[in-house]
Amino acid sequence: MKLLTNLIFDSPAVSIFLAVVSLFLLYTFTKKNYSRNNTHLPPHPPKLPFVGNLLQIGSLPHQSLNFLSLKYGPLMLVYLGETPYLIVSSSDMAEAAMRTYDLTFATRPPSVASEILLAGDMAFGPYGNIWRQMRKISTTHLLSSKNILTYKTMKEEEIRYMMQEVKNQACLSNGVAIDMSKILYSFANNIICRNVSGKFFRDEGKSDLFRELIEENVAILGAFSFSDLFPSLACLEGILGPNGKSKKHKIRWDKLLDEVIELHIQRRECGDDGDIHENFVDVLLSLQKDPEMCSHLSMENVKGLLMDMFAAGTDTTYIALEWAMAELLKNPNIMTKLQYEVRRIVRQNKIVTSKEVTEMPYLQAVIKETLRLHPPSPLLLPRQSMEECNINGYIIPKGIRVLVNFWAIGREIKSWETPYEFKPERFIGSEVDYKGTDFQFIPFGAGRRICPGMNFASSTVELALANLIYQFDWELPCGMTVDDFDMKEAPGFNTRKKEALRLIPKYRTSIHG
Ligand code: HEM
Repeated sequence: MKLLTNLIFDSPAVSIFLAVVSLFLLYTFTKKNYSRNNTHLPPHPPKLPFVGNLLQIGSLPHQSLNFLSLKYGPLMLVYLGETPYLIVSSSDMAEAAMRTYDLTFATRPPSVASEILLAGDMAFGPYGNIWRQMRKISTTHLLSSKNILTYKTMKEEEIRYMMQEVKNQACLSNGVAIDMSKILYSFANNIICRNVSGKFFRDEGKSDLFRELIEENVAILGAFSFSDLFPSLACLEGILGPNGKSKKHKIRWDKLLDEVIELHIQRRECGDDGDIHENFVDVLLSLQKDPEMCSHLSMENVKGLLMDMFAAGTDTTYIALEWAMAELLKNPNIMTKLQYEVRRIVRQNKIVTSKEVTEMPYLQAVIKETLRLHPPSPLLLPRQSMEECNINGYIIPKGIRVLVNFWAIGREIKSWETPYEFKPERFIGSEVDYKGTDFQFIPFGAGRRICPGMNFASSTVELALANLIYQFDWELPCGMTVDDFDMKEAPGFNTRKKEALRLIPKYRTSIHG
C-alpha cells in the first residue's frame, strides 16, 4: 500500500493528473452546491461584502424596502449586515407566509436585546408551549371581548381626564396651538397604566416612570442590534455597549414592576380588591394561585406579559390617534363629514360613550384608512421560518428572518385605488377588515401571532377620536395652511409623526353649557 502511495505522489504525471481531477471535482461540486442553494432563493439587490444591503436602507426602513421591492419583487432577500431577511411586500405573498405557512412562520427570531429585556415575555418569545400558555392567558383573561367590556368605564374615565387636559391647556395657551402629540401620548400611556395597575395607578405615581421606560424600550427594541446584523462579531457587543444598556434598563423595569406587584399583593391582603377584575396585575396574581395555572405562570412570565402590554400597546395606540387627527386636519371635508356623524348620534351628553361609537360607520372607516396609510408597526413584528418551505417557486430556507412590509401592502395598486390618497369612503360598504383574513389590510398582523390587543386598541382609538372631535373644533396654528401642514414620518421602525402635532382646540360651547 505504502508503495502504491509513494508511486502515485512521487510521479509528476500522476500528481498533475490528480490535481486537475481534484480541481475539476471541486469546481463542479461547489458549482452544483452553489446553484442548489441559490437558484431558487428569492432575488436580492446586489450586496456588498459584510454590510450586505445596509447602505440601501435609509432612516425609514419600510420605505426603503418598499422601493427595493418595486424592482426585486414582492418576495426578496435583503442582507442586513451578514443576516439575510426575507421581505414580503404583497398581499398574495403575505397570505402565503401568514395563512398557508402560518405555523412555519409562527416564531420570532432571537434577538439579544429582547432576550435580555423581555425574558419570559410573549410578544418576542419563541413559538412553543410557554408562548401558547401566555397567549391563552392574554386572549382569555386580559384582552377578550368580555374583558374589554369591563374596561369600558375606566376608558371613559381616562377620556374625561384627556378632555379636561385639552381644555386646561387651551385656556392657558390663549389661542396659541397646543402640543397634541404630548397629550395623546399621555392618554395612551395612562390607558395602559390604568389597565395594568387599576384605579390606583395615579396614587401610585408611576405613570411618568412607565412612560420613560417605554420610550427607552422603543429605542432598544426598535433598532437592529449589532449582533443580530453581524453575528460573527457578536462578542463585540459587550464592548460596544447595547447589551449593557439593555441589562441596565431591565434592572429598572424589574424594580418598577416588583414595586407595583408588591403594592397589589399588600392591597389584596388588606382586602381592598375593589377592581380586581379590571387590572392585569390582579388578574395575573389570581391566575398564579389557580392550581391549574400556577406551574405555567412564573413571576418572570407575569412581568414579561406586563411589559408586553406596555411595549406593544402604548406607542401603537398613540401613533394611530396622532395620524387620525393629522389626516382630519389635512382633509377638512373629511373632518366635517365625521363631525356631522358624531354630533348627529351624540346629542345630549358631554362625553361620547363606547356604546354610541358602535353606531358610527364613518368613524370606523376613518380609523381603518388611518391604519392603512400610517400603520403604527409598518413591518409588523419580525418572524422566523421554523422549516424550509416553498413560496411561489422559491425555496425559503429554515431559520430565515422575515419582515412583512404592510406599509407597502397598504399601498399596493392592485388592491387600493389611488393608494396614496386618504379616502375613508373606500371602506364604506366594504367587507375588508383588519381581523387578519384580508391580506391587503393587516395592520395588526395575521395568523396565530396576530395582535391580541386589536379589539382593545380599536375601541380605545375610536372612543378617543370621537370625543376629541365631538367636544372641540380644531384649527391649524395661526398662519399655517393645509398645504404647509407637515405629514412626514420620524426616522425609525414605527411611523411616529416627525413634527409634533400642534393644534388649536376650540370648545363647543353648545355642549359645554
Ligand atoms: C393600533 C394599535 C396596535 C397595532 C397597530 C398593533 C399591531 C401589532 C402587530 C402588527 C403585531 C405583530 C403581529 C404579527 O406578528 O402578525 C402585534 C403584536 C402584539 N400586540 Fe399589538 N398592536 C396594537 C395595539 C396593541 C395593544 C393595545 C396591545 C395590548 C394591550 C397589544 C399587544 C400585542 C402583543 C402582546 C403582541 C404579540 C403577540 C404575539 O406575539 O403572539 N397591541 N401588534
